[in-house]
Amino acid sequence: RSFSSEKDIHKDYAVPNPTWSEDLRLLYEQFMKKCEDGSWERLPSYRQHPAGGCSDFQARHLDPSAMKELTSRARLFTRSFEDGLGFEYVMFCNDAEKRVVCILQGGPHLQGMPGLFHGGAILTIIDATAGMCAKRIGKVVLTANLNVNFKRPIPLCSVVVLNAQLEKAEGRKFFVSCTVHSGDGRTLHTEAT
Ligand SMILES: CCCCCCCCCCCCCCCCCC(=O)SCCNC(=O)CCNC(=O)[C@H](O)C(C)(C)COP(=O)(O)OP(=O)(O)OC[C@H]1O[C@@H](n2cnc3c(N)ncnc32)[C@H](O)[C@@H]1OP(=O)(O)O
Repeated sequence: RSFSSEKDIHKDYAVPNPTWSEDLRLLYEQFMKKCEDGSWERLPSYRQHPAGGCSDFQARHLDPSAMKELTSRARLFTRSFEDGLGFEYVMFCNDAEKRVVCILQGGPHLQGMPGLFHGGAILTIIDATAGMCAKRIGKVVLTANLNVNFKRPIPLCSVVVLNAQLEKAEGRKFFVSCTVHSGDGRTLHTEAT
């Protein structure tokens, strides 16, 4: 299968696929129910996001001649794995509460210590979720600072729930907290700001 076909680029990946576990499906259905009254919204997710909305930003930071070539080959890091091997996730936002929730199943190619989720992979999905929470308000956002406490290891291929909450906005700075709990909510694995 061609990994970078046109079809893949325009496909919304934030929907169930056959690699999803029962636990991830159940959480997905729970959040889709919450979307029915409009308080929550499922956020679609693509391998290649359109540059629109951040072209000024790109022009300031990137060499224009390199940009065109790069843009066609670029993939969103969290969507650059084959189905089931990397990050299987969906984000939901509640703009009134300034929250973003991410339900995630971390695949076997995210291993760090044997049988466990890689710390850098955990940070990646925290950054993406907290970043999305800020982006709901700030449009173009960059992470300036990321603090993390790894409290309990995350078993590889298990399902976790990330909760990002905007704590305060100060001018152009956004302060976001983020927790990672096990799918059943019993274990706090990671907390970050
Ligand atoms: C995106 C557009 C939409 C298009 C669609 C795309 C869709 C994409 C898919 C969804 C993605 C979702 C989001 C992903 C999020 C990932 C974000 C990253 O990893 S990004 C990759 C990783 N990140 C990067 O590569 C970012 C690299 N860093 C930078 O570019 C710059 O350092 C900066 C922009 C962060 C700040 O620069 P500058 O504006 O010149 O800063 P100043 O000196 O003027 O200070 C301003 C204020 O900030 C304070 N402050 C500053 N630093 C820190 C700090 N570390 N700690 C604490 N505070 C800090 C400072 O004290 C001051 O406060 P005050 O006095 O006003 O109170």
